[in-house]
Amino acid sequence: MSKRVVIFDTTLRDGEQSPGVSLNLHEKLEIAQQLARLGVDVIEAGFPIASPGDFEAVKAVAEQVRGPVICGLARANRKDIERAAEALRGAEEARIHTFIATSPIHMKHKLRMEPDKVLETAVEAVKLAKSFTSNVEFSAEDAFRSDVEFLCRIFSAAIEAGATTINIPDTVGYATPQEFGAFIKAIINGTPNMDKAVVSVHCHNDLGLAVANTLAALENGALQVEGTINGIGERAGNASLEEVIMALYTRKPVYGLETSVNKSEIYRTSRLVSNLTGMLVQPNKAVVGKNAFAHESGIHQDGVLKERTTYEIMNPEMIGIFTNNIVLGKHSGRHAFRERLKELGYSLDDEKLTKAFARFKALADRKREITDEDLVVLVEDELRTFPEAYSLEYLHITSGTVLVPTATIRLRREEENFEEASCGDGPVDAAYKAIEKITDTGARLASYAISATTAGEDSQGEVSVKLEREGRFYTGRGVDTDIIVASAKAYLNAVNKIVFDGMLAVKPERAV
Ligand SMILES: CC(=O)SCCNC(=O)CCNC(=O)[C@H](O)C(C)(C)COP(=O)(O)OP(=O)(O)OC[C@H]1O[C@@H](n2cnc3c(N)ncnc32)[C@H](O)[C@@H]1OP(=O)(O)O
Ligand SMILES: CC(C)C(=O)C(=O)O
Ligand SMILES: [Mg+2]
Repeated sequence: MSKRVVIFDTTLRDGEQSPGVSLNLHEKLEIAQQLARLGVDVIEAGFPIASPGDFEAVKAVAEQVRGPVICGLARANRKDIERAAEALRGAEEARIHTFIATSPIHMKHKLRMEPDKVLETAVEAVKLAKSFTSNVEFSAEDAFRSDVEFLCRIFSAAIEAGATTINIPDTVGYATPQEFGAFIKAIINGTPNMDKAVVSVHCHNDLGLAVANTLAALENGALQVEGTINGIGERAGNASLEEVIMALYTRKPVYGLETSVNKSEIYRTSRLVSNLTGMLVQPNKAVVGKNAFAHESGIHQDGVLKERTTYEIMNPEMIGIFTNNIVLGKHSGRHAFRERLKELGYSLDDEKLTKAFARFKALADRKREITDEDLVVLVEDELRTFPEAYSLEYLHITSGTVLVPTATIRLRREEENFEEASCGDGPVDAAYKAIEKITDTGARLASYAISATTAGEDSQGEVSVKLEREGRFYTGRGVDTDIIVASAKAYLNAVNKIVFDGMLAVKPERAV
């Protein structure tokens, strides 16, 4: 019988460490609920000591998400561990993940501790964590650049102290697959009581080898994989979970391992994480990229039309990417709409369906054909229960080669309309300045990215922005066939998050 690999998702912790990403409580909960539907075994929901916001988010995930084990990260010290335990109190099953660095470079320069002190600190931390929950993970940060003999000693002591999972990270993404496989084997063989714990790996992608290293570790005895959706994370990111999961499934005879992930939720999870973090997925990304199942050249198209498996090693439907066999457009009715959504995995109640259908019709008036991707964008927007303080009522732009770009914008908040006009360096800048005049967030536009959700000249533009206000980042996303409108919606989406955070409780004074 195949062994089962534990899937440990750290999108909400290491993934959130991606520069510029900051998820609020509501967004973390939404991702965590989706990860539960995906069927990951463990959700690392955050680092509770890091901030009151992270504490509250871990607490909310622990209290509200059922199915996976909920985990919180803690340095090897009393304060971190107690804070993690407090945040995790409401979980069905809680895991405390405590860590300390073990490489000479980290121990000497960062921790300024002798190895024996590091070992003693690790043991104390595991014991303390164990007093709160039976499920304790210990990680040796920068393990790959650590001495194997020292690692075996510290792991053995951590297991003795109660650790049930031993995590071996390649924190800086330095390993190569062959080396990493041999390294894992050496540690397992050199730690006498390792059979009492699950061996886990946590690989970073600095050399683009995180998934390859993870798979090499699994071939050598590891049985827990840590990674993130879309591979987001610190620097170049973490091992991409969807790639590991699909590699194990597609090449099962090679690995002989199973996961209990519900693969049909992979694509939806990827979209949600991309939308909420504002980190776009590169088109050629394996498994979930826009081009992962697209065929451009004639010989390939011919082959796929005759037999899909000539050029596809995975079935896109299995991971929730559906090919479009019913063409939806402005003449389609509710039945076809509902049916298509069902095929895409969405079942909306009547009220949400009515709203989504109205938006679909409005879009169909502007766009000849509505693709599955358009529908996913539309429905995800509808399912999101994020309260909208401001909504866009009206946008008028004048722009051109000889005109100063000018925007007039009208926003609605609590039954009142607010209108302003502004000039700018371009139409988007003008629109943003007009929105700022009304909302007065004082935020800085930290990043702006635009992409087309689908191919074709009537494709929808998808805009992601990041606003920075008092050191916090707020992501926003907007989709529309008009890219200036999409840009305004994205900006407003981020503004609404600032309002949701309680940062802008006061309404503007001058209504029209
Ligand atoms: C590999 C990883 O991904 S590890 C996780 C990284 N994630 C993060 O750091 C995000 C959240 N971090 C934070 O919010 C902050 O860094 C905090 C709240 C954790 C700590 O903030 P501060 O107390 O201001 O400390 P700061 O971050 O500047 O320095 C880290 C301190 O922790 C110590 N430390 C680092 N790792 C550990 C550890 N595993 N166990 C014990 N102490 C540690 C450092 O030596 C340093 O101690 P010093 O102040 O005595 O020199
Ligand atoms: C906290 C640990 C597991 C980590 O993220 C790393 O070493 O990369
Ligand atoms: Mg990491």
